[in-house]
Amino acid sequence: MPDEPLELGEIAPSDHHVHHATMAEAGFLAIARRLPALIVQAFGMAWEASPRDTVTTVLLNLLGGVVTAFGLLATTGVLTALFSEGPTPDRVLAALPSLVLVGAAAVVRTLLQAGAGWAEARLSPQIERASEERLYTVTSRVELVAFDDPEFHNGLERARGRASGVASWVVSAAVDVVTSLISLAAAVGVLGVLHPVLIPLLLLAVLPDAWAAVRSARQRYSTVYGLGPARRRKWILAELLADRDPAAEVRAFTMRRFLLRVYDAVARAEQEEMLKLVRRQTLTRLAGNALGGIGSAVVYVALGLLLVLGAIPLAVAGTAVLAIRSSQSSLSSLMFTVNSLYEQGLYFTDFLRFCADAEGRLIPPRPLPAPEGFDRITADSLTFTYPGAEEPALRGVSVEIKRGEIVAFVGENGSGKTTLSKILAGLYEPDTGTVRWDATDLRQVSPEDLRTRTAVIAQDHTRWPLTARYNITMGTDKGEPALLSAAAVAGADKVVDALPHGYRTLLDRRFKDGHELSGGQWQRIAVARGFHRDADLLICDEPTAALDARAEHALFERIRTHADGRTVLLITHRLASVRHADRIYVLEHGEVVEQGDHETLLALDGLYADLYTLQASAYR
Ligand SMILES: Nc1ncnc2c1ncn2[C@@H]1O[C@H](COP(=O)(O)OP(=O)(O)OP(=O)(O)O)[C@@H](O)[C@H]1O
Repeated sequence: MPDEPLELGEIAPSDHHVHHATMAEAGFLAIARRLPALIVQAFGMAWEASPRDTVTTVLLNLLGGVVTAFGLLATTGVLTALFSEGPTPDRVLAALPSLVLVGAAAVVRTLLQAGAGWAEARLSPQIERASEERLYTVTSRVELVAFDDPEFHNGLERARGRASGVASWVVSAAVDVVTSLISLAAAVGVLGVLHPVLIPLLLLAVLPDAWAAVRSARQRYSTVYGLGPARRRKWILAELLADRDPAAEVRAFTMRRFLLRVYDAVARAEQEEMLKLVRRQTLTRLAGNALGGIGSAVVYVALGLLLVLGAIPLAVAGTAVLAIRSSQSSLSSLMFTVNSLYEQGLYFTDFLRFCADAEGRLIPPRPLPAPEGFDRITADSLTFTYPGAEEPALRGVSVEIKRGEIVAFVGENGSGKTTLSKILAGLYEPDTGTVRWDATDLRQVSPEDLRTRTAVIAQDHTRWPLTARYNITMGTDKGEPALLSAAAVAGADKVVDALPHGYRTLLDRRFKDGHELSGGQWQRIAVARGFHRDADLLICDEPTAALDARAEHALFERIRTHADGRTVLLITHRLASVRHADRIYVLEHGEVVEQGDHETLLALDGLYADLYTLQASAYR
């Protein structure tokens, strides 16, 4: 059966796409204006990574330029001696000192270039490390709510995708731009010294090349710009074909052939565009070279005329030819690197902007230390709206938790239970309203400090690619008894016993000797983690969703016996398990609609009674 035509559809423009658009539209002046700031930022970053290698790179490149100019001027001496009157051996002898200088300049320049290259190559990994460190230090410290803000996410994805590569790339492009400028300045300076009229002649010789370089770079940008969505689609498909998570579904739905077809169609479209680009670029280069040839011919004719008119001696004309050639190559590489620097600079600016934005989202220092413990936690009139959300998740919620109590939050999906518990754990700040531990308003307390006093068994817990031990202790060392007792409470001890290396088993199949757990086994580990923390307030958000009946029963029994004296905040849909809670808050659409113990709420005959009766009837 013939394959149906594929519907590839369109996808939203990526930042890649947007930057190429900016690049394709940017005029040369816009680029030139942006360049100094970019170079300064790039060197700032390099300086942070390694002042020594930065200074070495810049200094050696500068010296290289000076030596180049010196070598060119010494060439005049050689040519003057060679073109003077007299027998050839005498002329060669007379040229020798200048020749030695030219040779020495060439050797020194090579050494300087090698030194500069070495320093620059050393800079690269240091900048990569520094920029990654900067990014991840700041992202791990921003307020949690930032991760619910789509703006922050977009910025983070952009910065993350290119954080390490782009900074070192921009620095190396900036170094190249500066180096080409120095070489160009050296050649122009030499020409000015030889005869001022040679400078406009130089322009004639180098402009066609410069035009071709800029045009061919633009052609590349506009092609890649057009290919943005296709490339993104290809990357996504590549992920689906080669990643672990979708691997099972790709096979279960026998999607391999279909995905490969889509991949191939996108890749072919891309290949065709790239081939067209190669043709256009070749034509442009050809035109540039032809025009450059004409320009050079005009220059040589002009030099000939200057010679005939006696305006410059033959030796000067010879040096001028060399200087013009050297300027041509410096200018071509300058044009190329300026274009790339500008484009990469857009990504680099994204990175810097994101870091600045994230630094603005850090929580400013707070005056008070977290209270040692509490007799009563009171939350009063809390409201909270997620960034970008239209509806508030909490509207005027007040709750109270006393030390040693078990308090339960119940309610239908999306009623605000998790949000409320995260505010109580100091993970989110309420928009209005207060949370107090006894008399201490938590807005006065460092959230990081507060978090050490709370433990959260999260609904969407993380499966850390670490050993079983670290998955429970999270790097805190409280000794073996604490580890074993936390594991026992959660039933994680049985999970670990079955692992080949016990607590030392790595829980990630992607690595050698790594082991995978089932959903329920992971949940036991997550519960053990919460108990191991031994905090004043233990928040259990759906701790049993993936547990089997026996493990669930054991855990709730443990919680019912007040979890060894802890204060427990329990969020669950299993209403049979909250019957023994000291107080139950029933949430609906971000509001507390009922509160009291199980008996009181049943007597109310409201939402709780409804939900409870519904669940209980399933077991009759
Ligand atoms: N990160 C988020 N960004 C934006 N809105 C969110 C986010 N998390 C939750 N919400 C919204 O806030 C509301 C309350 O969600 P919350 O997770 O607190 O509910 P819940 O009662 O815990 O639900 P469930 O029983 O399904 O776990 C919901 O309308 C949800 O869509």
